[in-house]
Amino acid sequence: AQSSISRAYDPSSEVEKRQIENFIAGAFVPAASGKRFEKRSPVDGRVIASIAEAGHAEVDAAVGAARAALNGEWGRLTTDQRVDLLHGVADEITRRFDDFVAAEMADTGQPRHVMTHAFIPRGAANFKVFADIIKNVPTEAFQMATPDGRGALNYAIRVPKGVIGVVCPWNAPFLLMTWKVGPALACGNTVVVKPSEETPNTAALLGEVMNTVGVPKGVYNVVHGFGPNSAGEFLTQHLGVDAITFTGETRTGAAIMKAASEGMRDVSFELGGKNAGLVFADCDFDAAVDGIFRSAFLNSGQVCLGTERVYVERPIFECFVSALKEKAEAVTFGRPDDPSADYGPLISHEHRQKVLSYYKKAVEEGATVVTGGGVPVMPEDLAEGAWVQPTIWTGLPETAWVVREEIFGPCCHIRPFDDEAEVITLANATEYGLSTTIWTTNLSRAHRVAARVDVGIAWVNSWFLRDLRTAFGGSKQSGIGREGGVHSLEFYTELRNVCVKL
Ligand SMILES: NC(=O)c1ccc[n+]([C@@H]2O[C@H](COP(=O)([O-])OP(=O)(O)OC[C@H]3O[C@@H](n4cnc5c(N)ncnc54)[C@H](O)[C@@H]3O)[C@@H](O)[C@H]2O)c1
Ligand SMILES: N/C(=C/C=C/C=O)C(=O)O
Repeated sequence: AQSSISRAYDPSSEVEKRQIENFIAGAFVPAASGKRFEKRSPVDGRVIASIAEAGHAEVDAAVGAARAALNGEWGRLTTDQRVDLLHGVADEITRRFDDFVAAEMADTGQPRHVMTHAFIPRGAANFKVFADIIKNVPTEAFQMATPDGRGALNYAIRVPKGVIGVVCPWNAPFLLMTWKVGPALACGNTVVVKPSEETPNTAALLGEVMNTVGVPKGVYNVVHGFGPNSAGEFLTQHLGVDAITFTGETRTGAAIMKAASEGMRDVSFELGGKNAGLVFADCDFDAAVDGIFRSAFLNSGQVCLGTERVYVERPIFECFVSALKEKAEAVTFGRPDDPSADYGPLISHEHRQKVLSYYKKAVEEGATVVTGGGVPVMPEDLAEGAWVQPTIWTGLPETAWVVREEIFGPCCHIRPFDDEAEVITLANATEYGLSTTIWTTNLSRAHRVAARVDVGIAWVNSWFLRDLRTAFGGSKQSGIGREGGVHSLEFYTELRNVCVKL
């Protein structure tokens, strides 16, 4: 039988729109103010959920519940006991995999294959990998000589940072939220999560999982709402929050950093990008076309690690543009659950307006529109969705808006280059530094170029291939800090050195 979640999002169902409440101290609670906001389906514009908008009272209660859990049962658990609970969370996410897929498809409108192959499996993985890391990573110790000859022993212990504020974006909601909550809880912290107003569902569903598994109440809390003058700002300004981890736009990061400076709270930021794809003439051509297609158009281009600037070595430029055009024009728009469809809408009409404004700007700046540039003709029942065409431009200078600004849609600009030094200069000419994808069969060149592109993550003959033990984060205006593997421990714990005179 369909679960309540998937029934709620089955377009044919008569189920009333879902009521989504805040999750505080293990209970689903509305806002005391009675304030609520609506979530519309990106696919057809239907109202599919009514969400409680947390005010100061709810944020205060959530931070208080997190503190109480730290000082209570959760804070007293051994590492092994915590690890067992987190593996239990991962197993319950896996057991309810279809519910998480249904919830995220409803929120984002993205096709089932994007959920089942790219995003939802990472939910369980993000808990498992950090549960195992915290259990197996040693800390340091030093023996030191002392004048009296008896020496001293120094050793480090890791202690949780405390209550962590987790502020999340809408593009891969469950993946990105659990990418923070997993290590935070593994390290013994408690969390208050503020999901994006566009994608509240999977964060609420994880609350059900926490209760089912028996994670102590108050360890995991969720407050819904917006940014400025709403739950996001109330959370980051709350001095009961010991550190803030944020994923979102660079300018939002700047606002949160200002809030974090009150009380000198640490921040971990994963921000915007304007990532370059570098395609050399000696690449595996078909693999490069597939790789750049995925990196430019997966999730309707709403991936921070995605490629919006493509540089192709001149000898293969024309045939590469043609091959990418062919793939972009072969997508089939439709509902997430429609097996004949493989392409979804943008997250909202507001975001579509932003993307279409860049489509218009590109033409004003003289771009050649190789394909796309507008809105696809959709059947009547989907006409109210936030659909846009995958778009490819050529012919613009590097100073053009669409070559410089993060658009966060299914679009990219392609230009030719003539040598390695030129393309590295082109790739680095941006204030961002998140990721790059390099396509070449020349091994020496692959290593040489990857080391010179100023980003946090460089993929060679691949894209979005993720080993969760590796350092993840952006350079320049794409982020502050690194998470992933042991690097997450540096943010989610404080290292305390103990020096013992022998
Ligand atoms: N570097 C990465 O790993 C990564 C991953 C995914 C997305 N992103 C970036 O996220 C952006 C898209 O996501 P988005 O549109 O949700 O970003 P956004 O910055 O608009 O919002 C992100 C979150 O911050 C909240 N928020 C907004 N203003 C706030 C404020 N003043 N105080 C506290 N919270 C506030 C929002 O409600 C939302 O929950 C893109 O720029 C993308 O590059 C980066
Ligand atoms: N932090 C990560 C980013 C994913 C971005 C997807 O849009 C990850 O893969 O861990």
